[in-house]
Amino acid sequence: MQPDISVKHLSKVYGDGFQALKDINLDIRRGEIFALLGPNGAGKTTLISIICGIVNASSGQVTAAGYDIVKDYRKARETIGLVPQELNTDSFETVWNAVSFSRGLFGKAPKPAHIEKVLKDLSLWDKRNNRIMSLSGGMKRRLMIAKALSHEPQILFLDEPTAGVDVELRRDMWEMVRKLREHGVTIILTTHYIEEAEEMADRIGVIRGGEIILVEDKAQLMTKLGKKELRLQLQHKLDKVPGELTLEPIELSEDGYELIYTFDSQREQAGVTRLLRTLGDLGIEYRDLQTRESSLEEIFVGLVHE
Ligand SMILES: Nc1ncnc2c1ncn2[C@@H]1O[C@H](COP(=O)(O)OP(=O)(O)OP(=O)(O)O)[C@@H](O)[C@H]1O
Repeated sequence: MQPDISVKHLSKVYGDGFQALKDINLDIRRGEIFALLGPNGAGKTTLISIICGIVNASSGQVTAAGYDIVKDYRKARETIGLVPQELNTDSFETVWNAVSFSRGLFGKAPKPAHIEKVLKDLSLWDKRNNRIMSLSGGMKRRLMIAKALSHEPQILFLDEPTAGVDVELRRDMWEMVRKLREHGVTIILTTHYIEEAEEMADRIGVIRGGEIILVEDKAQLMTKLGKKELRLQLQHKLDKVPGELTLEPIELSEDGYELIYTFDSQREQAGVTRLLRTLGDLGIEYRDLQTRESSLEEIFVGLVHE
């Protein structure tokens, strides 16, 4: 299947000579949720802005739903909805008018039934006649999404969709994004909340210093790079890790009451069996044990600081 977005050999050098993107190659599949992660200044906004036609590329090629974003700009842009970080609409306007106007900007004929559906899906229907300035922060966020969906785009970009949003609204937004995906919309989101990517994404791309350093299925990323940790709470205090165990990646907690063994998720658990057997041989008793997998956040921090 043809990807919904195809980025080939894309580079961007800003006017001051700064190279923000270096030979980016990336395919986004139709109907997936793709999370683009990267530290501040990595180039996420630059990449999204180029795909959305807001910033010009220095070299390379991008297509959206098969349309070249330069040669077929209008058609490409029509397939894309962009939810920016901040709302820029006349605050005296009503919700209904703001969303209808957004649709008009794409030269699409009015379709009140669609606007009604979008507003209802986003729980903004009751507020349709309210002026924007009377909306709460969370409602304004939803309005930005409604505006982006007004022209029925196939692809939706969400730039930091839940920055500064409370936990409840964040959950609501995740639910809503999932619903959009169920309806076949391709979703690309940038986020600083790794938890958000872990919760939502089908695939994850990591960008650092203007380069894509990794693109992977989330589940595979978690098993490939993830580590597991086994913690054993000991009956009796130890002063140091017993000599028989020093070849293993094992540590003793500061209070001497816990042994912490770290191993690759991918590898079989032979090490755990060996460890437990050795402890038995040494007569070291434990009260309890827990295992824990590393979160995407830990994996991510490891990646960007390599
Ligand atoms: N108009 C510009 N002129 C010169 N340099 C720019 C311009 N816009 C962005 N940059 C630089 O390009 C790099 C990438 O910026 P970009 O905004 O794409 O990063 P980002 O990954 O979106 O960061 P953040 O997470 O902080 O939003 C940064 O070093 C930034 O200073």
